[in-house]
Amino acid sequence: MEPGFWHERWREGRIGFHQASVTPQLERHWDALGLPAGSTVFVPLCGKSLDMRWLADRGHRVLGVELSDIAVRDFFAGQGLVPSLQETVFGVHHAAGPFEIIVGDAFALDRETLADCAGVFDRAALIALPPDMRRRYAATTWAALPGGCRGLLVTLEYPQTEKAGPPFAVEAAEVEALFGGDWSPVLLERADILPAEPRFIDAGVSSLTTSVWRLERHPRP
Ligand SMILES: C[S@@+](CC[C@H](N)C(=O)[O-])C[C@H]1O[C@@H](n2cnc3c(N)ncnc32)[C@H](O)[C@@H]1O
Repeated sequence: MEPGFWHERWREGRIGFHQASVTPQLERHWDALGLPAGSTVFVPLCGKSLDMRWLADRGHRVLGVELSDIAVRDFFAGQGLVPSLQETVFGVHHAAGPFEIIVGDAFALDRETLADCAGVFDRAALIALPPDMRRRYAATTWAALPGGCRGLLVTLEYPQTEKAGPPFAVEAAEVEALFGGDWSPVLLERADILPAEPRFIDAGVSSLTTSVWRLERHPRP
C-alpha cells in the first residue's frame, strides 16, 4: 500500500471505502469519550470522510491528513468551502472553517503538529495498511499524539487467508500489541457484519466482524 496505490485509486475513482453517510459506530460511541466542544480531533488517512463533518457538528476542530489532493479538494468542495493553502515540510495544509487537512504523509507528522489533538478517530486507516505498515503507523503517527489523547478505532476481523486486503483483518491481539504500551485499549463493541458485505461473501469469507476500540493515551513521563 505504497502512495502510488492510493493515488491511482483516487485518480480512477475506485474508492469503495468512501461512505455516503457517517460511521454508525462514531455516532454511537463518540459522546462517551467526553471530549469538550472546541477540542481538536485528529483524523488520520481521512480521505474525504463525512465523519469529519459530523465531528465538526459536535463542535470539534478537525485535523486530517491524507495523501491524495483529489480527496481533499473533493472534501472541501463537498462542504461548500474554499480552503486557504499553506505549505510546510509536512505538505500543503488546506484550512477552512473548522477543518485543516494536510495533503501529505501521516507517517511523517511530528509531535508538535499533533500537540493540540485531544481526540483521534480511525476508521479505515489502520485496517487499510498491511502488517509492516501498521506497525510503522502505530510507532509514528499514533506515537506522535499527546498524552491524555483519547479516541475510537474501528477494526475488522476475518480469516486473512480467505481474502487479501485492503481492508486488512486486525485481530484483538494485534490491537493490544500495537497500542497496549502507550495506550489503554478497551473493546466497546463487536458485531457480525458478514450478511451485509456481499464482497466478502462472494470471496468465500466465512466470518466477518467489526470492532470498536476506545483508546486513551497514558500521560507522557
Ligand atoms: C481506505 S481509505 C479510508 C479513508 C477514510 N478514513 C474513510 O473512512 O473514508 C485510506 C486512505 O488513506 C490514505 N492514505 C494511505 N496512506 C497514507 C499515508 N501514509 N498518509 C496519508 N494518507 C494515506 C489513502 O489515500 C486513502 O484515502
